[in-house]
Amino acid sequence: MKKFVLNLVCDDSAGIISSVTSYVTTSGGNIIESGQYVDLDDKRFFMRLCFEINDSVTLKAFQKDLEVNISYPEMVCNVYDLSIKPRVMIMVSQLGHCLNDLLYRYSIDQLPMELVSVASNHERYKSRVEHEGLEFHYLPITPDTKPEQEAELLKLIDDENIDLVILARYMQVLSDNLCQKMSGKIINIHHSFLPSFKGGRPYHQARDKGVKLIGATAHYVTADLDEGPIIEQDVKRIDHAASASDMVAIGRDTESQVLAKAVKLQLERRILLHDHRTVIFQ
Ligand SMILES: Nc1nc2c(c(=O)[nH]1)N[C@@H](CN(C=O)c1ccc(C(=O)N[C@@H](CCC(=O)O)C(=O)O)cc1)CN2
Repeated sequence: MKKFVLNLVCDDSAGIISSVTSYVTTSGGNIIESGQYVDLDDKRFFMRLCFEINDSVTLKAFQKDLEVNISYPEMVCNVYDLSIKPRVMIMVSQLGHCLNDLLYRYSIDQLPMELVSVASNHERYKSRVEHEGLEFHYLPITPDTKPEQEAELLKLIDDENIDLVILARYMQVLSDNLCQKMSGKIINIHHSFLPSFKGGRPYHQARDKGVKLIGATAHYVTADLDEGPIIEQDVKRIDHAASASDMVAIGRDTESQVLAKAVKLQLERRILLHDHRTVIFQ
């Protein structure tokens, strides 16, 4: 047996849950987890079903049959085979705590993904990454070479058939072109409790404002810096004595944990998009 996940979004109406679950059951599926939500403001319906199904059923065949049998107004429906692990590229700049955390979680099979490579605009983590038996791509960048660097990055993403890019403190703003090409496929960790303190040096901004809570936010990357749909957040309490450097130290674990949680939710197909927001079935 293998596990499929069906994610469905459509205009709400009565009977969707019973007809979709009946369809899955009559197709040989055994539903092992289900989540539903209706947004009462815009009457949009959200559903995630995880079900076991016989190995003989191919994802392609199931999707094809579903398209014929399940149709609702303004419907977006995706089915995933959880035995097919998404191919992942991690990107990093100078700070390696999130990269290190992801490499460890991957090494103990906590993240159901195929980690293909790590790319960076610095060589600092080359030996660390290659020691893990992974490809390391050094992609130096300056304001003048950004288009060429991004073209090389996109070629790597295509050549390696990357399904998900994780920005694990990669400190370069990605172009609109790259963000559009990889829409919904790039997750970033921002070292603040968004929407506060967007952009560079958020801990210095927090220090200047004298806030008592600092945090981290994992979000999908869009062309608008630090504006993408939020996936996961967490905060830590600080006091007047905390310097920006203290906050950097306090924030490391929060950033790593928030990013790992967001990546796991993505890999388990627990995130559905609702315009610029997310619906998450945990
Ligand atoms: N299109 C997007 N690209 C990136 C996003 C995003 O939300 N949309 N998030 C960033 C990460 N990030 C904050 O989380 C961030 C990264 C970089 C900067 C920045 O101002 N970078 C400067 C260069 C800095 C340097 O060279 O050290 C720049 O790119 O000009 C702000 C926020 C990742 N990319």
